[in-house]
Amino acid sequence: MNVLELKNVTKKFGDFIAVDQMNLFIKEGEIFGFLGSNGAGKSTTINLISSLLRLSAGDIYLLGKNIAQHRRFAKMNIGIVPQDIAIYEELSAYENVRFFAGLYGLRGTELKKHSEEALVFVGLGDKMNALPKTFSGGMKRRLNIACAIAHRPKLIIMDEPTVGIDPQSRKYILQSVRQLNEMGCTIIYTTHYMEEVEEICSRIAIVDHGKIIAEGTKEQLTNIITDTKEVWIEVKAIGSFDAEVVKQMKGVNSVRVEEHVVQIISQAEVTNLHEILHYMISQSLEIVSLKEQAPNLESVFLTLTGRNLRD
Ligand SMILES: Nc1ncnc2c1ncn2[C@@H]1O[C@H](COP(=O)(O)OP(=O)(O)OP(=O)(O)O)[C@@H](O)[C@H]1O
Repeated sequence: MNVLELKNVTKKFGDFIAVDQMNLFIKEGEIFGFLGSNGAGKSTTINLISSLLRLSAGDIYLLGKNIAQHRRFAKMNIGIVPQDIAIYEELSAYENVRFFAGLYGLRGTELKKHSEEALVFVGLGDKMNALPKTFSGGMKRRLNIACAIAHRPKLIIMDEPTVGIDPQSRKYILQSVRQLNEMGCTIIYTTHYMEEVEEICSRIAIVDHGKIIAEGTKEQLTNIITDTKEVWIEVKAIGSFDAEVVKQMKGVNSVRVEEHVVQIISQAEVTNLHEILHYMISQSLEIVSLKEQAPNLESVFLTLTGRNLRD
């Protein structure tokens, strides 16, 4: 069954088209990755699904029901973890969860019980009465998640929940996503961290300029670029290396430099390594190591859009 379906979803801000006739379906039990660089249209799409923004055109169906006509149903069955932490610093952790769960429609003993359980789930069971202003960034993020899941929604949408937090909290959050999924929740996980998508998502959509430019499992997406090869050359110092020179060489699709590593994606059938190394040596670069890298989602994104995910 499709938990969510987007049909020709479009959002314009004035003349600017932020989401452009997007079609998408998400099946029950999926952890669906929504991958795109800054400004791709991820948050706008989420705000449309959560009815925070009004559609310019198209329809959104949650569990088969059009959300424009079933607002209360949609509210009770979707939990949103927003990109910017939305909690009240002056209310205790428990009061925060209770407040949001109440907005989502929970009442009475269920409200109390589920709010407490959500806090235990995110590892804040011993901080129920503490004020979030005493929390670390990672703890606030976890509280943010508790606020979105206490009403036990069928669909949980997380908008870049790991931005700017410590590695330990990040690990905890990714683990919670998996656990929520095992408990029966369908999850949409938006991020511009390719590693996270590769780690937890069963299916992925790559979004660019408000459109889905590719969609599938990680394997299906990397298969798009079987006609390319990727070489990583580590140098001692990048010195006078000019990526533009290498970009002009035969068969080269893209060149990216990150600290001491030059990453080159080329057409698989073209032999150009000799020419590339010759240029590097002519620039007196000391080559430390060289390896061929299997294509990953980052290379797919780079090949399809001509840009890095985090540019
Ligand atoms: N209220 C608005 N008015 C005008 N333009 C907007 C508005 N909200 C978003 N945009 C524009 O729409 C585009 C998509 O933005 P959106 O926030 O959806 O991107 P995103 O993929 O979530 O990126 P990020 O990772 O930076 O959050 C951007 O160019 C943004 O500037």
